[in-house]
Amino acid sequence: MTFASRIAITTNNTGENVKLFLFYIHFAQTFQTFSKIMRILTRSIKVQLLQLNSLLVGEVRCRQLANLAIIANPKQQQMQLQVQRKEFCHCSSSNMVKYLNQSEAINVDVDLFNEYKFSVDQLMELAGLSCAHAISKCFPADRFGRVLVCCGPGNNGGDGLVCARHLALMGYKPVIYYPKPTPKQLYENLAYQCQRMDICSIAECPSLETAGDSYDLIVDALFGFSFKPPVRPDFVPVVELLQQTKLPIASIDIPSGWDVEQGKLNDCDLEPTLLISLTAPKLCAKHFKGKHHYLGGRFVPPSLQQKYELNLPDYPGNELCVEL
Ligand SMILES: NC(=O)C1=CN([C@@H]2O[C@H](COP(=O)(O)OP(=O)(O)OC[C@H]3O[C@@H](n4cnc5c(N)ncnc54)[C@H](OP(=O)(O)O)[C@@H]3O)[C@@H](O)[C@H]2O)[C@@H](O)CC1
Ligand SMILES: [K+]
Repeated sequence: MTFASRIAITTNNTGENVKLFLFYIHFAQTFQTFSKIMRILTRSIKVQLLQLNSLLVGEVRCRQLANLAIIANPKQQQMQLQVQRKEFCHCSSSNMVKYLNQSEAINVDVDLFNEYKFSVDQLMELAGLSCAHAISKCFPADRFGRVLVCCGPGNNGGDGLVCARHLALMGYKPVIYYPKPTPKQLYENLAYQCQRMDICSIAECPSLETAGDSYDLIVDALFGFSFKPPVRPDFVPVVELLQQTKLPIASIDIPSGWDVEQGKLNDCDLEPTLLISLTAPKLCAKHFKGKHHYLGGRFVPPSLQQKYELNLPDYPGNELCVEL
């Protein structure tokens, strides 16, 4: 089957509904397939497509000027779409979203707790749940069912425990490695909940070989935005596992071991396949080169978003995460 198309999308203003015109020269796929592709490409904006013979007309809500052109053929289809999606996101949502430095991330956190009276449990549950959702979008349970969830001693580790519980509810078989359990009620409760759901916990960090044989995916919930390098001795084995493994890694908020602002500190530092930024991406996420970057933690009140000019992208519908 031939697949050759040329599509041009132009939107012309900031904030209003505008017309979207898609022209295609030759398109041998079905209209349904084409619509599906366009929905994937434009998932950060609201778009409805109609077919008018060889002209597609859509109504789009977009917050800023965006241009997109695609030329695809059957062999390059996947690659082209991926590239184009990133470019499109670049000129729409991720261009606008603010990347926080470490002190801004900490201040947003403090405001959520002190000004807005959220409890840690509330936000951690939503954060961990959004991570499980992002993981299920990128790594389906039927192919990535065996998940090693590595949890650190702070709130990032707490997100990991919540995420493990929700992954189990979604049909995954998570196993927790939690080398330094935090002696606080919140963490003890989270660990207990996992135990009561028959989620196994391992005491020893698996070797590279054992991990490769036993798991399909690793969730990195070791350190978040309060990490201060270098990694202390207790966590060196697990950080080395993450650096050396060939398994895909889903990092929660920050790839563990990275500087929160500078990104990778050493060439050997881990390269996650999926990064789930929580609340708003941190500066290190600008250096993320993996396949999927999601934003989760859909709990930031609009007034707080405005205070820090977060410029968060719209979450689609009732989704808990959005791809950046
Ligand atoms: N509002 C939000 O956005 C929300 C944020 N949430 C989540 O919270 C995360 C931030 O959590 P956090 O502040 O508890 O710190 P985090 O980064 O997990 O680690 C600190 C721990 O690691 C330790 N540690 C530090 N450096 C180390 C080293 N070199 N080597 C070894 N250990 C080291 C440090 O030890 P300490 O220095 O205190 O002895 C402490 O125990 C954030 O990224 C997000 O995931 C959500 O849950 C809810 C909403
Ligand atoms: K992490």
